[in-house]
Amino acid sequence: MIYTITLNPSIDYVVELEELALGGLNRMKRDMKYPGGKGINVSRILNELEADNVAMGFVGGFTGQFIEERLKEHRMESNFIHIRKDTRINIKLKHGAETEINSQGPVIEPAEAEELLTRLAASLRQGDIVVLSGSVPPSLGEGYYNRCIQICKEQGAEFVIDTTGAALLEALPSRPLVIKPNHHELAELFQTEIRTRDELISYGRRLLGLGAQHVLISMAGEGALLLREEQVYHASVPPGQVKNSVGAGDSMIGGFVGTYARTGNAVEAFKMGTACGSATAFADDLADQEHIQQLYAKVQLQEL
Ligand SMILES: Nc1ncnc2c1ncn2[C@@H]1O[C@H](COP(=O)(O)OP(=O)(O)OP(=O)(O)O)[C@@H](O)[C@H]1O
Ligand SMILES: O=P(O)(O)OC[C@@]1(O)O[C@H](CO)[C@@H](O)[C@@H]1O
Repeated sequence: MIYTITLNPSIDYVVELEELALGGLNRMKRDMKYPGGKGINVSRILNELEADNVAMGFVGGFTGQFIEERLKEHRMESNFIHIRKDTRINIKLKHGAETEINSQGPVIEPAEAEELLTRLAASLRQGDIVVLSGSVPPSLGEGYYNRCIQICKEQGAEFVIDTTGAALLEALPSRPLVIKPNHHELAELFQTEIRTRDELISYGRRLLGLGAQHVLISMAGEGALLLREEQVYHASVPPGQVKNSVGAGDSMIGGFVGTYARTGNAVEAFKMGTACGSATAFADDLADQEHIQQLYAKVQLQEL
């Protein structure tokens, strides 16, 4: 089974404006609400790929209820801890450019925090995969992901972590199945500037050396790189009109994990991850099965 953990889910409130007048009254051209948060997005893609999964994390209040209802409508399995405070609302403003305004998220009480760890430990079996994705609400403290990873190790489960900075570096010795920094995050991680593909590969290799089993480096419209052991692959993205890049990275992780869990083939998983990322970038909401399959046939892989 695949479990996704979203410590800080959100309603993504997508607002489209013709133009943004700061300090003035703006009227929306269109607005949409989606269940969001990185792990939930991964689960939604897994669902499109018909990969069994359970979405876990914290939800609360009317906003949390909205998320649970939407997931039920998509016939998705979830096992959320219900918290006293309201799940956050994140604003995704589209006015030519995409501007994101994310909330810090609600306070999670200590008993609620412990309950998730207990449920995770009780659910996991040898060979399961746990995807840890997104920001950690400040009240949980910095070590919370480490406690989740510890539980995965104790139960013999693989884990994937999609986070940045120190939290990512700390997780590497525990051998994550895959990590997916984008090219900017990779440069930040090593506090450097990366100018060429060779430099990307060289810094990506360092992450393998530090413990990651697979490293995906996503490069938006430039496609992505997969590094594992001695091999490096590039995937080119098919042409299309970009509508929404929010969740493209999560879609890539969903595609990779869902396919890897089914086939054990990292190269095929990489191809599917790239197709899912691009299919989301070319859609208003996250990708759907039909578009993922269409793009999968068009992704070109090259061993470097
Ligand atoms: N403009 C684009 N055109 C085609 N494919 C795209 C585009 N943007 C993203 N993708 C696809 O999605 C994958 C992940 O995108 P990206 O590198 O933007 O990840 P990310 O920064 O983690 O995304 P985000 O944080 O916006 O979800 C890319 O490798 C590519 O396959
Ligand atoms: O604030 P975080 O947890 O870092 O990111 C949350 C978020 O921006 O990530 C998803 C897209 O990747 C959105 O659904 C959601 O709003």
